[in-house]
Amino acid sequence: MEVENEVDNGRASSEEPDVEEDETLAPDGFGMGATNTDEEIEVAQQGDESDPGSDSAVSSEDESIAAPVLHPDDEASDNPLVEDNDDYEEQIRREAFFAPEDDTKKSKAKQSSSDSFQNMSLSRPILKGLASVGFSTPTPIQAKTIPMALLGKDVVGGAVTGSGKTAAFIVPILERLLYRPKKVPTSRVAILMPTRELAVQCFNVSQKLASFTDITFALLVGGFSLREQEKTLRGRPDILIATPGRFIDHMRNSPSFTTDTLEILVLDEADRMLEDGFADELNEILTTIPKSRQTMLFSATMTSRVDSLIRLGLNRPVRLLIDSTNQTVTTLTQEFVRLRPGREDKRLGYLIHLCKGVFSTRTIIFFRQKKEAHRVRILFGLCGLSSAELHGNMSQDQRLSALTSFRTGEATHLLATDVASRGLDIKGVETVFNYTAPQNLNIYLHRVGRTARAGAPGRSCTLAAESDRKVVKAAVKAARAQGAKVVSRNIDSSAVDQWQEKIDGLADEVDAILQEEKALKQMGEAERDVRKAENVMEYEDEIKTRPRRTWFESEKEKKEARAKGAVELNGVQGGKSKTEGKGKLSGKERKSLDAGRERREGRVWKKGRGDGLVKGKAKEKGNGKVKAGTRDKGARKGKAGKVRR
Ligand SMILES: Nc1ncnc2c1ncn2[C@@H]1O[C@H](COP(=O)(O)OP(=O)(O)OP(=O)(O)O)[C@@H](O)[C@H]1O
Repeated sequence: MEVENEVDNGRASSEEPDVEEDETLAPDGFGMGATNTDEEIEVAQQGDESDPGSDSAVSSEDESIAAPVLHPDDEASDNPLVEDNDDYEEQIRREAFFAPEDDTKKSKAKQSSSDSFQNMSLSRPILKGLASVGFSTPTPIQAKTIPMALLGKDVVGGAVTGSGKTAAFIVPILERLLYRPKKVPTSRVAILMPTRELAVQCFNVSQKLASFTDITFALLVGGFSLREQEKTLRGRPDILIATPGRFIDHMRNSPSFTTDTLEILVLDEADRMLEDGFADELNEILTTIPKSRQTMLFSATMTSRVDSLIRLGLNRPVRLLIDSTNQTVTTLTQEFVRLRPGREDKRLGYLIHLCKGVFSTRTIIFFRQKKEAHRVRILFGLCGLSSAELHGNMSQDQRLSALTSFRTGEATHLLATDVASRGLDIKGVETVFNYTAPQNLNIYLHRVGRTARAGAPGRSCTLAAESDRKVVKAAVKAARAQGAKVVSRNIDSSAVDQWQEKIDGLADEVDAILQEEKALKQMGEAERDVRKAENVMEYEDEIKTRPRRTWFESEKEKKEARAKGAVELNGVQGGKSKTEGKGKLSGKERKSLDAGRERREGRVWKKGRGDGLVKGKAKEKGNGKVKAGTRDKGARKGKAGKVRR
């Protein structure tokens, strides 16, 4: 039987709940504002029981989703006022770790004049670059960050999705590079991003902003030719924009690449980069980049938990947080569709019904599993919807062409996993649809942040069944706390049932297509193997003489590293803390990290902090002074490394 607010007069409609409807919305929002606490407790218990199973199934399927263990920030993020509730000890540590607020306020004069780019002491080529991309006024995070970054300070920056964080770090970098010593080409800046698409996007934006300068770039990401990138690196480009894996590959295997000269390190989507999956990569990179660097971290869900940041070797960073945590932009309308028990297996019916009738254009749909996204793509095709898919099972070419077809409107729907949840900036996305809720509030905020960017309106719609309860509850709570627009969508359940029937009828056809694809893939792989064997036979001698390429980690090592990283970063294993549940690095771990870093720096880098890029004061000193033979590739982690020829 359908409940009242799931039925309307045969059409889907969206409405802002008034006070009375709020009561109706409350249970749909999983107890948000509901007065019947008994019922809520019962629901909570049921949800908790069912969660772990579904989580583990998901995590084994899709590498791109977050680990099933809770991140301390997520635990905290259930409470939108988390910052206020931090324990006293953490506050003390934070005060010691970050530059005092007063220091930041001292630059008030500077900041009050930073309401325009012209007043920020930026050079003409940079102002021209900004004008050419249509940026006339700095966004709040840009107004705060640019003056601080120009002073060479370490920065921990947080502002809602789509608020212009990319330019906030690119602009001051470009400005400072204008005054670099130019006699010896030197790579001075590394910007690390968690996904290839983001790196490509950042590369494009940076190039546009730098189009009136002579600053050079390299894009170092997987899926593109290693040799081409090696060739580019030989020219020592000023700025390297990279994903961590490929960055390390070059560190180890590209003879012309040195990290010793890097003076600025940026981690975009920094909280993601601090997660377990990147722990070892980050450690390897951090131990090779000079400690005297300027480090800048950005994310819409930026953590300011000292334990997470300590490993990065920040030097009294300035904390620039524009909005309180867990906020969405004010131009976003968040809809939730409750799937009541018994209707949960009709998700596809809801999805197709809504995509056919309501969200028919420029919609990103998020799935937890790659194979789910792919299956729905086939289904969409059979139902007459043009879609593209984006997930980690695709080649880089396929991923980029999927994005292009969605950007151009050729595909009306982008079916994605969380590989697309962060940072992607696609103009005019009207709707973000959560086919299933993500694993935690942070990912939810990033997902819905793909719409309503840079002041534009947008909406999100989340199908919310019992298994989605926890995140939906946190999202609604956070939305309410900031006074965001939350809407209950009424759905014509008979139309959903009709679609579901049709979809069930298409199951065999979908399976047949999947089988066909599988057979084609196997044929392709067999052909490739034959070609490879022929090549090996033909060029055996030459291949043997090639230098041995070392891998950072094997798949097994990577898995182990993830588990280790979870403990190291989150202090959580299977939901339990290692160190008093606080996620702290032990003194021993911290010491060994520092010792490793210092050992390496002592060997390759002698410059003091003040010797970096200084605006208007070009310094040749220190450039090209790295002694030959000081690089110790492959042996850095004491790992044998996998060898590829
Ligand atoms: N000063 C500005 N004036 C006008 N538009 C801007 C300005 N700065 C950035 N934008 C635009 O805002 C959009 C969002 O910028 P950006 O991708 O840097 O956001 P973000 O804060 O990094 O988002 P996310 O957290 O999702 O990564 C982009 O389309 C960009 O072109």
